[in-house]
Amino acid sequence: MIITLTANPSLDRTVTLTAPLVPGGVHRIAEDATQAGGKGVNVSRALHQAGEDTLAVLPAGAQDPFTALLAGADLPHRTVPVAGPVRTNLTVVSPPGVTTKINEPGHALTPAEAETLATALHGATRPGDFVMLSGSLAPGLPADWYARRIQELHEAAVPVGVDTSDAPLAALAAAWRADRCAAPDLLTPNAEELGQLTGADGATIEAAAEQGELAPVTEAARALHAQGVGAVLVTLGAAGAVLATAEGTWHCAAVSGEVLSTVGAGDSAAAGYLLARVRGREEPERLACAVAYGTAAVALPGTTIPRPDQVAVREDLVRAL
Ligand SMILES: O=P(O)(O)OC[C@@]1(O)O[C@H](CO)[C@@H](O)[C@@H]1O
Repeated sequence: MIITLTANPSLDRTVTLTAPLVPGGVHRIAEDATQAGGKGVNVSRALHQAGEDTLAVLPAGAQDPFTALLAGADLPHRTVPVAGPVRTNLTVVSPPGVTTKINEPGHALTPAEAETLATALHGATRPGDFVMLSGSLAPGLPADWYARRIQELHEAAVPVGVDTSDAPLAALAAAWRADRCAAPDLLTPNAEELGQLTGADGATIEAAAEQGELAPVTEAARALHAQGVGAVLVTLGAAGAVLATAEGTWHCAAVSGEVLSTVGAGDSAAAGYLLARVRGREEPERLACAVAYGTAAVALPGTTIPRPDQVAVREDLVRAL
């Protein structure tokens, strides 16, 4: 089973404006939708929709509107009761389809709530499971909270993937480089996060990849793999993704199409990778499945996560680097 941990879940509210967004202007809303989100929730949703065993673990109060929304979403989950409300993250869709994302920091967890969350995660995990730690950390959790989870989960022989950014990502890298935890078995950075991890300039890496110049991203991904990260899946938006593992390094191009919302595309790509992994597929197929899920996600509105029938896996677009 794949267990996801969303340390800082969110009500994802998507508002579509009647006219383009202008800073300082007054805007009218044409459409308004709210989904239960957060990166781990999104990953679990994709896996569950594909018929795989998954459990989303997250902090949320029993009376929280988030919990009611999640309960109606047909997604196996375990909530750890917390006193504070789940945050609301806003996506503003401005004609002709430009999305602006505004994320709240989230409500702080108390030390006791943080402890209960960690215990719930470990209690839900069995040998043979894979744990995906996804998204930002709620305030109150120390920046090295993910590093501590990896350490404990590895002691229980459970492999761990991580998708995060900024301070928790930096703290994780500092911890594995100082041998305070093992490196994760899977990392799924975008170009900016790859830059945060390697000291390279993420914008330069992304711009080069868009021009078909993959050497900078390949070099950075291989450097992380050389530091012990089992698989490094770098998502590059329209330029597809690069995967570096012990078996080799590959690029998979993305089929271009209509972009409705990029929200959840990275989570869908991570889910695509995990889906192919749990089904025993080889690394190049996992990469193709990741890109296919990411591509399908951007064609869907808001935080909508693709169903398998909306995903077209193109192994012919994978090439070894
Ligand atoms: O603030 P974080 O935890 O980094 O990201 C949260 C978030 O932007 O990630 C998902 C999309 O990837 C959304 O469901 C959610 O709003």
